[in-house]
Amino acid sequence: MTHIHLAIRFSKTPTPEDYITAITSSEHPLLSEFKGKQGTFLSNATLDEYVKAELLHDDFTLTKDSKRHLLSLSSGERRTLLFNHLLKGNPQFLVLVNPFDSLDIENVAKLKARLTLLSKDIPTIQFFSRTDEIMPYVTSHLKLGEDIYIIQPISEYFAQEQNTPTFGFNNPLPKPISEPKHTLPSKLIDLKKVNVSYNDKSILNNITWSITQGEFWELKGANGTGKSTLVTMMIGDNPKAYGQDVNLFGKKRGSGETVWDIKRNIGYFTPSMMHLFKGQHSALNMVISGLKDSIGLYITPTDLEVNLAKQWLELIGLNTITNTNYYYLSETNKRLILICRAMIKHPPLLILDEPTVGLDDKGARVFINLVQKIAKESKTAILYVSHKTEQELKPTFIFQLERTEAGSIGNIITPSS
Ligand SMILES: Nc1ncnc2c1ncn2[C@@H]1O[C@H](COP(=O)(O)OP(=O)(O)OP(=O)(O)O)[C@@H](O)[C@H]1O
Repeated sequence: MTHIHLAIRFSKTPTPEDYITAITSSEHPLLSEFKGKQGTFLSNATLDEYVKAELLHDDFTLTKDSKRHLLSLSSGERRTLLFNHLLKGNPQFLVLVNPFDSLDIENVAKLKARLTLLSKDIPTIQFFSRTDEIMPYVTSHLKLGEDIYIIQPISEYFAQEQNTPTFGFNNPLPKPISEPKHTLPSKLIDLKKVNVSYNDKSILNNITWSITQGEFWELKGANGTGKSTLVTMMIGDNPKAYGQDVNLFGKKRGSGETVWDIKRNIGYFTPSMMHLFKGQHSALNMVISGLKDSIGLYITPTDLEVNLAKQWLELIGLNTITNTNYYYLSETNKRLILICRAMIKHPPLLILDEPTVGLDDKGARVFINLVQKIAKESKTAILYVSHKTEQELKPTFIFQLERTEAGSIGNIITPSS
């Protein structure tokens, strides 16, 4: 029997759960395979529940065989354990919510192979943000129109998507209020023969890497090769940097500098920090707060600061919503604003950690275009960390972590443009 396999664009409202409730009670003939059936969710939310159960109730359902805590495992390992566990329950259909987020190429390939096999046995519903992640076996696209479901062949959906225009950035990048004082050395980050191990297991092996002012780097590597470990060393958050040849912005780590001495040189964005910004702040104030290094704005800004923030909002096409509450903006607009917030001071270094995870195609394209513009028009060095190959991203150098028995080694690649 051939099953129906649906793709649905991921959204926060209606949530995947809302969709599933509606689909399993729908009378639509194309959805009859789901009627009254029980599905199971492969999603980050499900994984979070198991992490919570481990931390709060010592419930080691997923990790009882691996003898390690879920949080100490790489994203790939966690996802595999969850998948194996869910399948033991013989679900009647499978719900996949952005199943490839944060997985490296090898783990994506493994999961795709398993899903393809499984699709022969049970129907699936895949919630996706990126069109190129829709599984080839998917037959139909479903979206919510006004009070009705619109189900179309997936080929029709792909054809529509190809014709979606992308927002372009026409204005030049706003300049900083004052030119940055160049008391910094040309090598902002300078690591020599850095080694890190956890519980006697070597993670980083003799890493030598420097990031010079204005350079554009991408940091790549499979799950668990030590990308986050390296980034936390650079932002002053990893005590493993002490006693090693780690120089950050001209100061050897452990020479009496504070974490703030390091952080004030860095603009940082990763999607997981978005939960920090829950207060009632306008879009404009969010951007201005980047000048004050605060979350939200608590002191009256000068006219110069307000004007500068408006220029940034104009750049990203949001000058009409300066007073709108940041909290209610779309995911893409929130991220663009956080980049403006990080960049308004033109920091020496901008670190973007998996920044497009959770964005849809259009949002990711706009985001990458903005990163490219910053690389071209500012003196800020960029470090972009990601698994996902973004076609439009054109770093000057790639630092590739390669796993070996003795920990990951680093190779520098210069992509041919
Ligand atoms: N505090 C810690 N204690 C024990 N092990 C750790 C700790 N932090 C990281 N590790 C281990 O170090 C290895 C590298 O982890 P890290 O998070 O740096 O990798 P990554 O390349 O960022 O992985 P991913 O792509 O999955 O996010 C992993 O095997 C991880 O389990």
